[in-house]
Amino acid sequence: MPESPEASTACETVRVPLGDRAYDIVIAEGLIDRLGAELAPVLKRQKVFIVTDTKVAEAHLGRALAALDHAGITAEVVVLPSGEATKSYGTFTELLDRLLGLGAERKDILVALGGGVIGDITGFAASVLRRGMDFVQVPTTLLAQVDSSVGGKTGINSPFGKNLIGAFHQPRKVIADLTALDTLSARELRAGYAEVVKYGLIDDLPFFEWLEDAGPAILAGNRTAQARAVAHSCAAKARIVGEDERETGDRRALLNLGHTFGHALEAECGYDGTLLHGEAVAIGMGMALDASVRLGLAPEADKVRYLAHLAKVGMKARAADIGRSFDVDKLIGHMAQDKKVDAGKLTFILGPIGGARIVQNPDLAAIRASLEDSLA
Ligand SMILES: NC(=O)c1ccc[n+]([C@@H]2O[C@H](COP(=O)([O-])OP(=O)(O)OC[C@H]3O[C@@H](n4cnc5c(N)ncnc54)[C@H](O)[C@@H]3O)[C@@H](O)[C@H]2O)c1
Ligand SMILES: O=C(O)C(=O)C[C@@H](O)[C@H](O)[C@H](O)COP(=O)(O)O
Ligand SMILES: [Zn+2]
Repeated sequence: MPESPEASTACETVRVPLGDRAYDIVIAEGLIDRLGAELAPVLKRQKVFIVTDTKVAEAHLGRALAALDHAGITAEVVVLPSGEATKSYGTFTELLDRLLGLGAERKDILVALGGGVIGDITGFAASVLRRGMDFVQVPTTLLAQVDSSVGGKTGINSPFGKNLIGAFHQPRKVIADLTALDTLSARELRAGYAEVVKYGLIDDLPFFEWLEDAGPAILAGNRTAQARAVAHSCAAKARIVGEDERETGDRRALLNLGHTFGHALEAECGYDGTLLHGEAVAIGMGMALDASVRLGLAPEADKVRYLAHLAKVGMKARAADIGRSFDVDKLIGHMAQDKKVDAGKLTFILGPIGGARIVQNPDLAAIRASLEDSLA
C-alpha cells in the first residue's frame, strides 16, 4: 500500500498517439504553479484565454495567474457558474460572445481550468470559434484528470440528453496537477473515482484488483495512490483513443460502459446536481453488470464483487438510493437518444469484469429488468 498522503510524486507523461495531432498528458504535483512553463511549448503568442468556474477560480485561479505572470504571459479570464447546468446552450453562446468580446483570435489558445464541465464546454468553444482554435486542458477534478480531459470529446447537454451537441476536438496538451485534488469535496472525488474503476471493468482485471485494495487510499488523499490511478487511467484512455479516435470502430465505445444507463438517469434529473456524472456512471455500471448476468454474459459473482467494491468506497450502487423516483419508460426514452443508437437499435457495453464488449440490440426485457431492479 502506498505511503503517506504527503509523499511527493515524480512527473509522469503519457502520450496520446494521434499522428500530427498527438499530444502529451503531464501528471505531477504543482503543475498549476508552473503553468507558464508548461504552456510555453504550445503557445503561438504570449497570451492565453482561461475559462474556469466559480469554485475553481476561488481555489486555483490565483496561482495559475501568478505562474503566467511570472512567465510573461498575459491572460484574459472568463468565469462560468460551477456545475453541470453550465453545459447548456445559453452558457455556451454566452461563452462564445465573451471570448469574441475579449478579442480571442484564431492563433490564440483557450485554457480550460476546471473539471469535465469546463473542459467539455471550452473544448467545444475552441472547436467552433473562428472555425477552430487550439485549447489546453488543465483538469482539476479526479474525473477530468482520468477521463474527460483526454480524447477530444467536447460538447454540451440538451434537454433530450447528455452531450448531444458537440465535436471531436483534441487539446494540444493536458496538464494534470495532482494538488488540485486536495480542494475537491469528498463527494466529487468519489464521483470521479467511478471513471477510474471503469478502466478496470472494461479490460483490466489486475487494475480492478489493485483498486479493490487501494481505492480507499485514493479517496483518502494518498498521493502515491492517486498518481498511479491517474497515470494508469490516462494510459488506458490514450491507448483506446489512439486506436479509435472518433468511435467509428469497435474500441472507443467501450469507454461508454455504464453510460447508456447513467446518462438516462442524469437527463431525467435535469442536470440539477441531484446526481453527479460519476455517480450516475457508478450506478449505470452496476446496471450493465446486472443486465450482463441476466443475458448470460457475466457471472453473478462479478456483479456481487463490483457492488461490494462500491460499498467499500462509500458509493451508492442503486438508483433507488438517490432520493428521488424514476419512471422506467422515461429512462428508456432517454436511452433512445444515446449516440450509440444505430437504426433505432440500442447498443450497450456488457460483459464480465475485465471483459467488456459492445452488444448491439440486446434483449430489452433484460435491460428493463435491470432498471426495475435498481429502482426497487
Ligand atoms: N469529454 C469526455 O470524454 C468526458 C468524460 C467523462 C465525463 N465528461 C463530462 O464531465 C462532466 C463531469 O465532470 P466533473 O465531475 O469534473 O464535474 P465538474 O466540472 O462540474 O466539477 C465538479 C465540481 O467540482 C468543482 N471543482 C472542480 N475542480 C475543483 C477543485 N480542484 N477544487 C474544488 N472544487 C473543484 C466544480 O466547480 C464543480 O462544482 C460531465 O458533464 C460529463 O459528461 C466528459
Ligand atoms: O471518451 C469517451 O469516449 C467516453 O465515452 C468517456 C465517457 O466517460 C464520457 O462521459 C463521455 O463524454 C461520454 O461520451 P458520449 O459520447 O456518450 O457523450
Ligand atoms: Zn463518463
